[in-house]
Amino acid sequence: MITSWPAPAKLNLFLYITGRRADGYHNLQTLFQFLDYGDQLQITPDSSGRVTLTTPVEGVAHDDNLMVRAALLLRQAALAQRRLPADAGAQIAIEKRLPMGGGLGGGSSDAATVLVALNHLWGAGFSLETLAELGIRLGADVPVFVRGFAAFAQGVGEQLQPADPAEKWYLVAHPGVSVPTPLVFNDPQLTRDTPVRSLAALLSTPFHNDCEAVVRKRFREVDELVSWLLEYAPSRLTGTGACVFAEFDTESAARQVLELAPKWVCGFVARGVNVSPLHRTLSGL
Ligand SMILES: C[C@](O)(CO)[C@H](O)COP(=O)(O)OP(=O)(O)OC[C@H]1O[C@@H](n2ccc(N)nc2=O)[C@H](O)[C@@H]1O
Ligand SMILES: Nc1ncnc2c1ncn2[C@@H]1O[C@H](COP(=O)(O)OP(=O)(O)OP(=O)(O)O)[C@@H](O)[C@H]1O
Repeated sequence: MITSWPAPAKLNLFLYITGRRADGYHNLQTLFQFLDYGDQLQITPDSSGRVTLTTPVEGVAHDDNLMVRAALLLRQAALAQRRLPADAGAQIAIEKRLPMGGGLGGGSSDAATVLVALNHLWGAGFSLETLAELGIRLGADVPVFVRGFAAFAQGVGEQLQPADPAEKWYLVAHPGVSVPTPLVFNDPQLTRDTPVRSLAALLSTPFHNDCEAVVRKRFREVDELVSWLLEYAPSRLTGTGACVFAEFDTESAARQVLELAPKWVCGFVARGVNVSPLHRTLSGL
């Protein structure tokens, strides 16, 4: 039985904010692609009737952890439909590689991996569509990780349309500061009136992230990192930051620039992939 499951990172190859809803959330048009790099989860089903995270994630209480919340949500939905015995439980351990609050979707990806893996291990039999509907309750980015295909997303990220962007190599760099997502979405200077465009129109326009200007203005470290990377390659913010990515045609070109990175920059090189490593694992079972 496979017990090790990938929870890949995502990049927002472009991100436009097209409006603000009555509930305060923002409507987006964004292009998601996965990276062949991320966290790794060990998931062992058992008959304890409990869900336990055996490797604490620093700064996140056990019961608040999105992995625990995802497992309990799935358990509750499956018990309600008599798809699981009452004593179904699981132990989860994580090897955390993705920086928290980095714009790489780590917490959402961890949650999605728990939903997909436990659905399989428990034999609950929910479709990916149903798991994505459960996942949106945990975070706007969970559905794209559950569905597992690179996607053009609209709404708050839940309306997904498969997409096939070029699978480039990326240098992903963290400037050592964390950028709280609500701070960006509450910034009065945030561009939130970009016109809604078709995917074809967006693909034929240079990619851009509407959050980048306010994040660069508020966080000097992000500003310096983008300026530095732009000397070598097209570079942008992912999500609401703090991570920035630069795109290359080859792995070696990306690695050469990483070697030149200033000491305060933490980075890695990874390939963009249009099928999630999680779903590759699942289809190989
Ligand atoms: C911007 C993206 O990174 C794009 O991938 C994500 O949609 C953000 O997803 P996330 O970090 O999981 O954020 P959430 O935990 O869902 O939301 C955090 C806060 O950001 C704001 N928020 C988030 C998403 C969105 N479409 N509009 C918003 O205004 C809301 O104030 C919300 O309370
Ligand atoms: N398993 C988890 N891993 C990381 N963060 C978690 C987890 N569970 C809960 N969280 C909480 O979620 C917050 C956001 O973490 P995450 O790494 O998903 O941010 P992000 O990469 O900025 O996501 P996004 O790109 O969706 O904005 C963390 O600061 C943390 O408090």
